[in-house]
Formats: sequence, C-alpha cells, structure tokens
Amino acid sequence: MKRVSLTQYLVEEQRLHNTIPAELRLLIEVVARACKRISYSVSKGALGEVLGTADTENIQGEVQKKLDVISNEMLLEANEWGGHLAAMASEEMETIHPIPNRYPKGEYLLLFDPLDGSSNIDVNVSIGTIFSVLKAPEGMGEPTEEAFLQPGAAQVAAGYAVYGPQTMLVLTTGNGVHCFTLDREMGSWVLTESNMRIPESTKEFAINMSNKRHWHAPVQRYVDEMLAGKTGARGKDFNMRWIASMVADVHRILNRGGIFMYPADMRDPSQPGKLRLMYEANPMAMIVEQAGGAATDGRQRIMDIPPTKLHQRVPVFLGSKEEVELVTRYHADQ
Ligand SMILES: O=P(O)(O)OC[C@H]1O[C@](O)(COP(=O)(O)O)[C@@H](O)[C@@H]1O
Ligand SMILES: [Mg+2]
Ligand SMILES: [Mg+2]
Repeated sequence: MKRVSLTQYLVEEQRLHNTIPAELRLLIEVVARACKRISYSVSKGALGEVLGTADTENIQGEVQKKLDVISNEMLLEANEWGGHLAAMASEEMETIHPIPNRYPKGEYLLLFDPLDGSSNIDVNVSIGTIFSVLKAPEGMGEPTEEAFLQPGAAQVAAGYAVYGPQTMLVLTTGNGVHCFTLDREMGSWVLTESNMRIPESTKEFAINMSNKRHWHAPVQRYVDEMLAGKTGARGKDFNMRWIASMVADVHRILNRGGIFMYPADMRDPSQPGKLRLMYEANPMAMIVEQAGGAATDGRQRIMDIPPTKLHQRVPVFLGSKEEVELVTRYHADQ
C-alpha cells in the first residue's frame, strides 16, 4: 500500500482543488497533533492517572472527568501558539478563549468538544474529540462570542478523532470525507480511506431508548414503526446500536450506514436535546452531508440553524438520507 500522510493529503488537496490554504493546513495539522497527544493519554488509562472525575463542573453543570480537562488543556496549548487562530471555544469553557497577545494570530476560529463520550472514559469504550473551523468575520478586531455564532454551512473544515481499538482522524474540508489511521510506531496519520460514503438506506438505528417515555409523538411513531419489524409499516427488521459516544456512533454510521438520534423531549423545554450545536451537531452534520448523508433537527437542516448562543443545544437526527428524511417528514406531519 502506498502510504499517504495527513500532510501529503492536505498539500495535494490544495494543489489539485484549491480548498486548503496553507494557514488552514497548518491549523488542521496542529489539531491532529493535539489529538495524537490525547490518544496517548487515553490509552495510558489508570497508568497515566487520567481516569476518574476532576471534581469540577463545566459551564453546562456537568461533572468533568479528568480527561475532559486534560484534553481541553492539550487542545488549547497546542493551538495557542500555532499562529493560525484568532480565538477558540470549547464545550468545557464558559466563554471564548482569544489567542493571548504574546502569540501570533491568524484568521480562523476553532471550536471543539475535547472529549466526547465522557461516560465511557472509565469503562474503556471508544471516545473521541470533535472539532469545527470557521473563518473569523472580516474586520472582526478583538474576538467576541458573536463572531463564533455562524451557521454550520459556514464551516471551512470539520473533523473528529476516535480513540478506539485504532485511533482514527476523520476530516472534511468540503471536498469529501477522508479517514486517517494513527500509526503509533511512526507517530503519523496515514490515509486509510478516501471519500467515505454513507449508504442511503439502512436497517440500523441508534437512540437512547431509556428516554422513550419522554419523546414527542413524531419520534415515538418513527421508532415504534422500526421496532414493529417486517410485519409493521416499514416492512423490514431493524437492528439497534447505542455506544453513548456520539463520535463512535457516527463513525459506525459513516462506515456501514444507520441513523443516529438525540431528540428533544418533554422533560425541559429550555433544553432542546442534549447535544451542542457548535461543538457536536454542526461538525458532524458537515461530515455526514459530505459523505452523502443528511442531518436535521427534525424540522430543518442542522447547518442552516442560526446559532443564538455558544453552548446552544439542538435535537439531532443524522445519517442515512432516506431515514433522516422520513423522521423529518414525521415532524412536519405533526
Ligand atoms: O448518556 P446518554 O443519554 O446515552 O448520552 C450519550 C450522548 O452524550 C454524549 O456523551 C455527550 O457528549 P459529552 O460526553 O461530550 O458531554 C454523546 O457523545 C453521546 O451521544
Ligand atoms: Mg460530546
Ligand atoms: Mg465532551
């Protein structure tokens, strides 16, 4: 197999398609380097004293795990002096993190969920890092939170690293979705799959079924019809998977199809769903669409939602196109 490294891929992509200016390439390489460091920490587990809680809460009132904090620090530290960013924002921080004045600055904004799937850290199940890159608005001056409030359609790059049996980096810069596997001996990311495509139809769904009693009618209807199997309205049997790490669930769907759902429910109208628009839904929506799938909040395309705040939550339905369109239609029927 001819080995193509992440750097070679990025340089070649710019040469052929002009989609990755040097600044963006260097920024992606810094993020990938930070993910490599996170991967090494994750794999050390108890030996690296990285498991367990940090005894702190993040802005969303969630108890932080040590690895949430460590991964956040690694991403901040790596990207602060890279010279390609104006500011960063993280699921784990209350507000934005402008690049300190002692470092050179650039024209991009970086958002991340440093450690996705926190509940799986201590049980040795796949977890990940999700990131999204925006261009700072022209003439922004000092970075503000408002500068980050751009719809997902404005993303110039999005990706995730999954720390599983293998560590992989899945990336899009708007020209397909490509997967790189970490070669631990060489310390490099190697292109192992180009132009990933999500099958349009599927027989597999992912949802936290324990919330069923709280769901709204369209989601009840959609899932009930799948559960009814061959003799029900859908005329086929469905299988279910729920890893409880969005990164790992989306990675499965990218590889073999399926629909992933984290709907809003009737518990707390002030919290429409669990997942965050800026750090989870938007980057994953860009990846899924670039792979031929679809991503909605049940009513509209996720990437068209105008963000109103940094830590905004949204309902998420993403994956194989036919299924996402069907559950979105059920919402419209209501
Ligand atoms: O605990 P639940 O309800 O199954 O939720 C699982 C979902 O929560 C998340 O873990 C939220 O992400 P964080 O771990 O970054 O907070 C998703 O990765 C996952 O899909
Ligand atoms: Mg997450
Ligand atoms: Mg997280």
